[in-house]
Amino acid sequence: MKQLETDVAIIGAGTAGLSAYRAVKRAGIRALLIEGGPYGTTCARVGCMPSKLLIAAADAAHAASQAGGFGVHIDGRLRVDGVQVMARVRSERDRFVGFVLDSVHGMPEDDKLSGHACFVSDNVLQVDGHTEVHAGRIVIATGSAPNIPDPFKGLGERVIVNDDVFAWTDLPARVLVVGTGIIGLELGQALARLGVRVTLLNRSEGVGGLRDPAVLANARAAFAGELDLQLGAQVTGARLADEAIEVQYRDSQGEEKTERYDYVLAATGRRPNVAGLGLEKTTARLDERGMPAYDAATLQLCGLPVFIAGDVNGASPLLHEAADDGHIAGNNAAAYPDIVKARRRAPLSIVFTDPQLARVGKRYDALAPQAVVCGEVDFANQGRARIIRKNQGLLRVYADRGSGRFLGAEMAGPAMEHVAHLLAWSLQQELTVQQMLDMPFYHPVIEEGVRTALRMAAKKQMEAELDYVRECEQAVNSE
Ligand SMILES: Cc1cc2nc3c(=O)[nH]c(=O)nc-3n(C[C@H](O)[C@H](O)[C@H](O)COP(=O)(O)OP(=O)(O)OC[C@H]3O[C@@H](n4cnc5c(N)ncnc54)[C@H](O)[C@@H]3O)c2cc1C
Ligand SMILES: NC(=O)c1ccc[n+]([C@@H]2O[C@H](COP(=O)([O-])OP(=O)(O)OC[C@H]3O[C@@H](n4cnc5c(N)ncnc54)[C@H](O)[C@@H]3O)[C@@H](O)[C@H]2O)c1
Repeated sequence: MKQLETDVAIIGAGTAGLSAYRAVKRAGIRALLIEGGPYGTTCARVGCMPSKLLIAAADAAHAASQAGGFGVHIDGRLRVDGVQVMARVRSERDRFVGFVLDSVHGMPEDDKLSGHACFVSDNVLQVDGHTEVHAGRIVIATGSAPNIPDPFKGLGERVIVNDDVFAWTDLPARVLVVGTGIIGLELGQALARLGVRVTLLNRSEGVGGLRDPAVLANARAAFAGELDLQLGAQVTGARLADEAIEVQYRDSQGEEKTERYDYVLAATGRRPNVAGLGLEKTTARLDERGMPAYDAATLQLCGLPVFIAGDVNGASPLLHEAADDGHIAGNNAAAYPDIVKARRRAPLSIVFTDPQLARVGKRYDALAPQAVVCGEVDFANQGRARIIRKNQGLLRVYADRGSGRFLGAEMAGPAMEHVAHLLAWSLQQELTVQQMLDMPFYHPVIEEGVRTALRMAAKKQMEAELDYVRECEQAVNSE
């Protein structure tokens, strides 16, 4: 077996792995990047980019179908050409992948190794049975993989995941999307708007990862008004039947249904890629799912010269977090044992549906209700939202009852990708709602809705402060 030696070995050439590689190289030491699959990253090949390309096509179809509401009529039939839609998705996607491939091709050949890596010990990896790598430090950046729910296992090509959608050369007629989390909702709505008959099924009442019950109810109503949304439903059986897949499920009313689809798209969450990594051969502490214990601030596996970055650590499976993780893990691996705790950015996540969904800061269910004041705006009557006929959604902001400091927000509505950024930047700057209100607001814009919500939170915070002063006065007077 071939023997190689390096300062830092990185397993996985996705966003986190590439970012770790660059950090190690900047430190001026040897790095070896090991990739078991195709280069190009999940984000560019089968994730963020192709999904947003499909959604962009769906947005165009939807805008055209809704133009009548402005008195603008498209005479004749609106036609979606599935072959052209998928051709653009794939060719633009390939362009994005091309940029990643260019950067990988630009790396010295000795820095790259193809094959599946697995641990032999804390410092030794075996790659596909052909090479043994001895590394001073190791960064695990192996990403995540989709779950396939039990009833659909072993049913072959009719059960697909996100990767398969972006390989299509045409749009199918009927698709069951299982899971109304982020992937299911984004892809399911896009396919439906492109003319595919889509059923979206979820075992719980959740949509898009929302946690605030008011925002969730609002978003649920918006999606239920447009899509065949089966929430609280249970798949009871599935079988292949003449070029189709037949699925039985029980809906939320207890009614048994049997439907045929061309494909079932499994969008029921993703699991960190730790299985098959041989972590049990290291001294890492593993939980019952095989996940190693690690320090979230340094990304170091407890006590080992091993770091874990990106989707595989299961903390926040988003692109910008994977890139930051790679940077932190790469720097710490290079500097080991002089590692540092990293400062993280304000939490931010966005779902590219219509209405768009977003979350900023701590999750709603992680806030202490008695320590928080909320403000909100309903976009049904918000000026700019009505002008553009996107007047659907609810934004809720949270602030600390004592100090008025902005804590976060959850939202469904138009242009939330931009609003969420403004709010995340405010959170990271540690602004109070009053300081946020002191910023300029143009007219007429969606941000005026944000101001409405902030004003409500500021008013409630002021009232809470007055209540507190009154209580103090009463306490002093009664002494
Ligand atoms: C459909 C979809 C849409 C998404 N949209 C967005 C979005 O809009 N915005 C956003 O922020 N995030 C989005 N994400 C999430 C984002 O794509 C991920 O968070 C990010 O790509 C994770 O990067 P990573 O480096 O951790 O993993 P990856 O890019 O998956 O890299 C892991 C690499 O490790 C390799 N590997 C695995 N095991 C081994 C091994 N044993 N040996 C060698 N190599 C190995 C794999 O082949 C892979 O190349 C989306 C994800 C999906 C699936
Ligand atoms: N816009 C973005 O940033 C973006 C886009 C896509 C994906 N992502 C990332 O990818 C991750 C994975 O997305 P996802 O949508 O697969 O997972 P998810 O965790 O967001 O949603 C999974 C959904 O499937 C449901 N579910 C689970 N098992 C089920 C079963 N057996 N039957 C029916 N329903 C079931 C869950 O209740 C949940 O609603 C996200 O957490 C996110 O980090 C991000």
